Amino acid sequence: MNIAKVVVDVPASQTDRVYDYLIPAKLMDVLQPGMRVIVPFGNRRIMGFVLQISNRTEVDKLKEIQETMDLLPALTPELLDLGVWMGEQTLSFHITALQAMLPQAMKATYKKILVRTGDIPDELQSVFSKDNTALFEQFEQSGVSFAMLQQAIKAGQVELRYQVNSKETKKTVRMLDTKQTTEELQAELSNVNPRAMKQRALLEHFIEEPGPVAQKQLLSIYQTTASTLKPLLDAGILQAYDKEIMRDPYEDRKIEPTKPLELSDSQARALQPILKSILTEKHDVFLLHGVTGSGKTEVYLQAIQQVLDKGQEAIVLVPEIALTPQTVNRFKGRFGSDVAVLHSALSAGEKYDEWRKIQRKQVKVAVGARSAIFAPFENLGIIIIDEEHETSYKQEDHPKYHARDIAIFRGKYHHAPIVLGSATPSLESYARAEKGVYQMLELPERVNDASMPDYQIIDMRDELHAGNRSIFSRELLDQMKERICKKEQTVLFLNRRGYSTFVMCRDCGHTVECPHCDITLTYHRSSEQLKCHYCGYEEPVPHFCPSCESDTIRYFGTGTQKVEETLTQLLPEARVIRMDVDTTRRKGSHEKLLGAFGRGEADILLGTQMIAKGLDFERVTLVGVLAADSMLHLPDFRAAEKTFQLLTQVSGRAGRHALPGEVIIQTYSPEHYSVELAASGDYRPFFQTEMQTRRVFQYPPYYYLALLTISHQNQVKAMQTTQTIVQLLQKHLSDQVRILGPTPSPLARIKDRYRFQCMIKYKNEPNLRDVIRRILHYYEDARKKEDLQIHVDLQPYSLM
Ligand SMILES: Nc1ncnc2c1ncn2[C@@H]1O[C@H](COP(=O)(O)OP(=O)(O)OP(=O)(O)O)[C@@H](O)[C@H]1O
Ligand SMILES: [Zn+2]
Ligand SMILES: [Zn+2]
Repeated sequence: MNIAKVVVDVPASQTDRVYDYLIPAKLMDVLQPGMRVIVPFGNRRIMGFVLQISNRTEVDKLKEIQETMDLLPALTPELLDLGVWMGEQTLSFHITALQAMLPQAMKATYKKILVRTGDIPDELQSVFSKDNTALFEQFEQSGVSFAMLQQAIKAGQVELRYQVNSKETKKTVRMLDTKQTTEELQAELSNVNPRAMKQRALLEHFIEEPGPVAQKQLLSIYQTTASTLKPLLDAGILQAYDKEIMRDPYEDRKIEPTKPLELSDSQARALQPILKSILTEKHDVFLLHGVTGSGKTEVYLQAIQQVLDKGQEAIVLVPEIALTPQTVNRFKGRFGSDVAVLHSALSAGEKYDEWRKIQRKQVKVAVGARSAIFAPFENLGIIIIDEEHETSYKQEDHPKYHARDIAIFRGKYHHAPIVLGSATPSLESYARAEKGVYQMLELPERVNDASMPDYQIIDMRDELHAGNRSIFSRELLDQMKERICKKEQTVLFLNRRGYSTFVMCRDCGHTVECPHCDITLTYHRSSEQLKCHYCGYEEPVPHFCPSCESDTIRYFGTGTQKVEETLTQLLPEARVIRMDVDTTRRKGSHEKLLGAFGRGEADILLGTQMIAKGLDFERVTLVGVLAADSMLHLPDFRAAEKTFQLLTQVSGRAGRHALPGEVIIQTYSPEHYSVELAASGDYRPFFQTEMQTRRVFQYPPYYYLALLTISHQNQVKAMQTTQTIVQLLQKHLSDQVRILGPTPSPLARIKDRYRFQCMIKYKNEPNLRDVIRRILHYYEDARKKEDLQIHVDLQPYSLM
């Protein structure tokens, strides 16, 4: 068994295959599938993943693996299988799929460092310096065998760390220990001056309680300072060293432990079938459809408890913006230090630490955003996807996977159930549940008899006719005033997706566009600049219209800053907390703002998408939605679905506890069914209406979509290539398929590249991936030499 099958880190179609390498003697019996190695490739050294160890090869002269990057597999056998499947499903290179499963810190350039964490065999001692660390090169030069090091790593005596850069320095604590026996220490004690009480106390500590102790802790127990220690260290009786500790970003926070709540009848009914699948190890997919505030989280928690009791592990996915401290605390409160949290706000080093806790089986539950679906557990008992309708579960870069599909792959592998939870399921999932592909579980009412909030739709055109030009309707303003009097709270939601502040000339209607992209520039008040959100171009705000030279150039649209200003003019007594990208940029600020709101330090929480989810505050009795319809006009067949979901989710923040809630929706399209039906709070009528539209226009879930986007600096070239691709598709796909295009993309130019697209609608087309793969292959040269770009998205969520 001296041949390794390796996937190399050269993402290109010619190299998208497995290469054979010879395993050198030093790595024999050390290398395992899932480890990363450095191999010679052409005249370079590159990284690769070992897929398999074998004794067979078809190649005569093999090159040797040069080094190993891991001593424990970075990917489990399951994840290696998943890599193959994901590469095929998403049409991405095998190497890209494998890389996607690892934390960022393992992909970056790094230094490999060994850290001593326990007693190690004598042969290894020489490798480490006094501070218990060693560069990996030091080990390689020492002549000690890899097998011995691997043993020590497996036994937890040594850790292999990747030091990303100087900013990611390890966190250490100073430890004290002694090499002397109790008897020897007793002898030393008799030598110490009887009046040096504190010194004696420290020595006595090591006599009574042998073993290492943190210096800080020891000094505080005996109420003394480092100067007392110094003579003991100088005399070599005690030794000090730095021990690396895992960074736990949540460690400073006090989290109240919670106990399982007594379930309501419907919660108990929903939990039952999940528990059954866990016990019988059956891969079922459940759709938990529960209205906002119906207690879905408690159902998750109790299902996870069962999984842990069985000695298994759990993954919980939560959309990035809902991964608030409140959410995390609910899991940490129940399962304490068994929980790892994978959050994009963590530094690369912190994320890597959390990942390693999973790899080493120090935790049993992983809570995180999309990529947490790759948590390297080996005994999964359940996967939960909360807010399953969220489009952020689809990755927009390669590999363009959907976390739901990955969950189902892993659930099958582990014979574990999947729970998809939402108050507003995606049409796809709800349709599958109706057909019985998924099992439907329903929580139709809120817990504790709390009622759903009352809704009012305000037609903003009426306000305009009545002479109110403000962003606030009279009703909303009155209601906010009332809340301030009653010491209750308001959440104000500004829907900004597809709605931005731009500059327009009142005389001629001219808007300022990006010179490189076909999109209007966005006005940034803080810097008085106009910026392009696609390419980063910026320019100062003009004082005169570039087209007609009039000075009536004004900015339009409504940003949170503008709303806040208006609010302080109209309601000077209101204390407002604004949450948007600007006020939450600093680490921890998100948490601070929400904390302040929770403590009642403000009357109004004003924010964008980031306040739509996961908030559960007792005194919030009013939710106001500004610009409810701003997404409806986007060129996206999911616009109505997204509007309905967002309105329902935001509204769900009101009246979740004893106090009844009220929701005011301001809109220019009060008659649109997504607005009307969100106000009725009923999912089913919306589902039925929307399904009809999807059937008529042949969209998911009736049809699958594939979107090809072709771009080039030359408009004609981009158009002609798309035309040729459409012809190739027509020729090679069955006549069941509908091919639309070529058409210019809704965003017809980005960064000076012209963009065309073609859309494929199909029901069952087994050949599709193969045909597209061949087309990509055909254009490989042009893509490299002529800078042609072809993007394929087999389950598009963004059609721009
Ligand atoms: N069985 C129960 N008994 C008492 N309180 C409960 C019970 N189940 C849940 N709760 C409480 O009800 C509130 C709402 O529950 P939760 O946040 O889980 O709802 P949800 O369904 O996730 O809502 P959303 O979709 O809006 O996030 C929480 O404060 C929770 O602690
Ligand atoms: Zn631009
Ligand atoms: Zn003008």
